[in-house]
Amino acid sequence: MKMELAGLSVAEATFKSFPLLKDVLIIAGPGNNGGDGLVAARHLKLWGYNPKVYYPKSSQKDLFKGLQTQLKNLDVEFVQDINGFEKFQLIIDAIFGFSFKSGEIREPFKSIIEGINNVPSIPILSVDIPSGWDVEKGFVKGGIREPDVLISLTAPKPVANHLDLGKTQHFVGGRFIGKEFAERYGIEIYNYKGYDQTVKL
Ligand SMILES: NC(=O)C1=CN([C@@H]2O[C@H](COP(=O)(O)OP(=O)(O)OC[C@H]3O[C@@H](n4cnc5c(N)ncnc54)[C@H](O)[C@@H]3O)[C@@H](O)[C@H]2O)[C@H](O)CC1
Ligand SMILES: [K+]
Repeated sequence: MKMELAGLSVAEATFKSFPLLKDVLIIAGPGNNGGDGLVAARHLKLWGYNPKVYYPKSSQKDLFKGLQTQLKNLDVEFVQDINGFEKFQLIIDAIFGFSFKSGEIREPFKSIIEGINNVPSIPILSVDIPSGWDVEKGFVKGGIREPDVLISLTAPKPVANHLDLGKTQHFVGGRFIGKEFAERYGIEIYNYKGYDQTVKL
């Protein structure tokens, strides 16, 4: 349920930020951050985008197999190799989230992030954490270049304090906690409007 709402909010932040950039590459990592990306790909397809998914370390858990089946049933293409990022208008970075351990990034993700960093003209929307950044300290060598948009899920993580807000638009999404829970854990209550799944901070 949480992943479904998180992925929906990723798709909504994409639509709000990039309504015209339809050729989207979603790069999904091995964990739940990747799962959020798979859910977002499904919504974007249904909303008229042309998403392609790169999912090199696909999970064999039932939940993730189901997400892949849904995408295949919607004719979303899974690319086996990224032969040049130039053909895409937008990259959704769903590689690593809050469980990333900084240090050496293992392949194939090390090369994927290098490849993204070599095409600075293509905008990036990062899911929850810019991939390869230290969750506390922010950018570290080997991490993805500063994204154009960050969508923080449930609440911004410490990494968000290191963004250059002159460059990066910041959204919060993942609207699934109640007021009481938020107060108990000191999570800010965001001013979601109506049925919106995201708020721009
Ligand atoms: N829990 C929640 O409330 C919600 C979480 N959501 C999303 O889930 C991610 C966190 O997901 P998790 O499965 O814990 O892990 P990650 O996706 O961050 O990735 C872990 C994955 O990466 C591998 N890994 C770690 N360090 C390295 C490294 N240095 N090199 C290579 N690979 C590495 C590790 O082995 C794992 O396989 C959270 O950020 C949200 O996006 C949803 O929002 C729903 C609610
Ligand atoms: K990410």
